[in-house]
Amino acid sequence: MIKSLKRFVSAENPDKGAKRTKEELLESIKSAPLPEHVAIITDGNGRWAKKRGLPRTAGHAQGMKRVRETIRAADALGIKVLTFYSFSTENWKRPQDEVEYLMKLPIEFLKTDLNELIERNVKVQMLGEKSKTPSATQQALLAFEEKTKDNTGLILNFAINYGSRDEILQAVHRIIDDVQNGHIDKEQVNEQLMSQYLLTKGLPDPDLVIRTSGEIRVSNFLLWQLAYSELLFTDVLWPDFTDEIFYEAIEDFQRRSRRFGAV
Ligand SMILES: CCc1cc(N2CCCCCC2)n2ncc(-c3ccc(F)cc3)c2n1
Repeated sequence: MIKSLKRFVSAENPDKGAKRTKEELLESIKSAPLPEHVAIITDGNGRWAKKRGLPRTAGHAQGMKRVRETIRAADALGIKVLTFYSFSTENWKRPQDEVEYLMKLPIEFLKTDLNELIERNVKVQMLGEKSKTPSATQQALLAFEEKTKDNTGLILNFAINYGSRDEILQAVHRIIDDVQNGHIDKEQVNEQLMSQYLLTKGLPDPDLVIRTSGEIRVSNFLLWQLAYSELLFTDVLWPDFTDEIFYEAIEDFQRRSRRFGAV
């Protein structure tokens, strides 16, 4: 029998008993090791808007607010790396007006959030090929990187125009070049070296990958890096994702970690 993948049940689900307060959840997760790196596939924005008879862009706008709040929650917890899958290479196929709206979000975020991120000592990095984004978007992305490059706090990654298979292929091509030009020997090519050729160079692999909206797929996201990650899927749509659900996801991760290695 194929066991259906256990879905994470969020705080919203009454079957999980009395809903705990944010404080109770915080107390619970602070009593065990936190994930060092959390990666989030922020799915469900269009569906959230459709359920309310709103344009899809309203879902992205609300989703942006949840990005802001989740950054604050992760920073307050002391999580070291937080990665958002913001725009995949597949997303270019969406309607032009939606893509244009999405491409303006980093520009908006720069105006509204850069100062706070600097105050929080957050280092913002991009994963993906910035060059395909519009010039104004590129300038915003580069500004985030430049103005936070010396910060030593939370490392905040936005995966934009990112596809994992493309990332892996580009790494393989660069490794082949470096073997052919004598920069490295073929015998040196191992998992550790491969990691150094990926866009996530220097970052720890994600301990916890969260995907919202009920889709149980990783969608070409961090395929190499998530080899040993805990994958957590919740039916909650990203715009409805709350701090409480974030804490419960971390608590679920901590429960699994305690079992890891147990027979
Ligand atoms: C480029 C498309 C896009 C979409 C998007 N969404 C749409 C996807 C899900 C919901 C959140 C809002 N966000 N959210 C933050 C950023 C962002 C990216 C880079 C940066 F430096 C600062 C902010 C973002 N970028």
